[in-house]
Amino acid sequence: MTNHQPSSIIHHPYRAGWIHFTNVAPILDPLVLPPSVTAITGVPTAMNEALLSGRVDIANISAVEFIRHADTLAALPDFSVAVLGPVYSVNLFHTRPLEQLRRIALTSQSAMSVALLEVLLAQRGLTPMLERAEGEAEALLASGYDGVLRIGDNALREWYGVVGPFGEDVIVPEIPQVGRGITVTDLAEEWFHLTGHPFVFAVWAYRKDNPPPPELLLAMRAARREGIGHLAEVSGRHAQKLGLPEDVVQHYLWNFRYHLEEADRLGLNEFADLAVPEHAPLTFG
Ligand SMILES: C=C(O[C@@H]1C=C(C(=O)O)C=C[C@H]1O)C(=O)O
Repeated sequence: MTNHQPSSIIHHPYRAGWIHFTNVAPILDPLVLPPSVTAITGVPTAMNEALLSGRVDIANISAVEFIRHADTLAALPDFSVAVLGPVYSVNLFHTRPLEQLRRIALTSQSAMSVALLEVLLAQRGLTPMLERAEGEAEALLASGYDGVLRIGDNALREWYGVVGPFGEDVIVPEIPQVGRGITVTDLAEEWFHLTGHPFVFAVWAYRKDNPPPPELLLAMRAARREGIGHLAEVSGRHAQKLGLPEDVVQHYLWNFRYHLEEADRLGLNEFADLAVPEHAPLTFG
């Protein structure tokens, strides 16, 4: 009697790499991964590298890395971390006017904000020294830098530490940008003043030959509906973690554009042409 075993097909899980900053909480907190998908988390530069080296199959990466690798990467057509105007968490902290800055400390966690800063400085014809250095903005400013670029949750906290505290009535229409001798320049707001368009910080990118399973997309869309529909709860949870007032975190979160709409793509393409002039056409699919 022959004993033919059915050949077992091994399905490798589809691997996601999430940058799990507070700004993606409305999508990632409620996300229930389908059984075919696994996920790791890390800072932007780590997740950029994980996607490019093939350690993960999809990641919400810095948009500039997507632009630089537009020949091999595609992005989900309806997911973004974007803003029209200020973002509050991509900040240049400085102690002199922008035109007089000599040494700016850059965080190694971020590819996107460094590229944006370079574009904004070039537009003004400014050429300060840019150096990698980690640490809190105020400590770096005290140690000889006159500008410090910070992103993400730390930047949000430090921004509030410099300009806060203020109440809900101050959040709109006008937020102070100076406190304790430090000016905070919001790079997304600078982009808005330059172009009048949204700025896209992150897209969900994957290698063109390895698109995500449809069930992941459906789960992400369901999660986003859930998260945006319960923004007060998401904000409350993260306000506690961050040690910030709930109204500040809620304002921070509702301000994001998560759907990569036409206006966002316009801003993304405009940035692509400025930051990576020889880039391949951007693919969304
Ligand atoms: C606006 C932000 O967005 C993030 C900033 C990124 C970057 O600087 O490379 C990458 C992903 C985004 O989610 C932020 O974290 O402050």
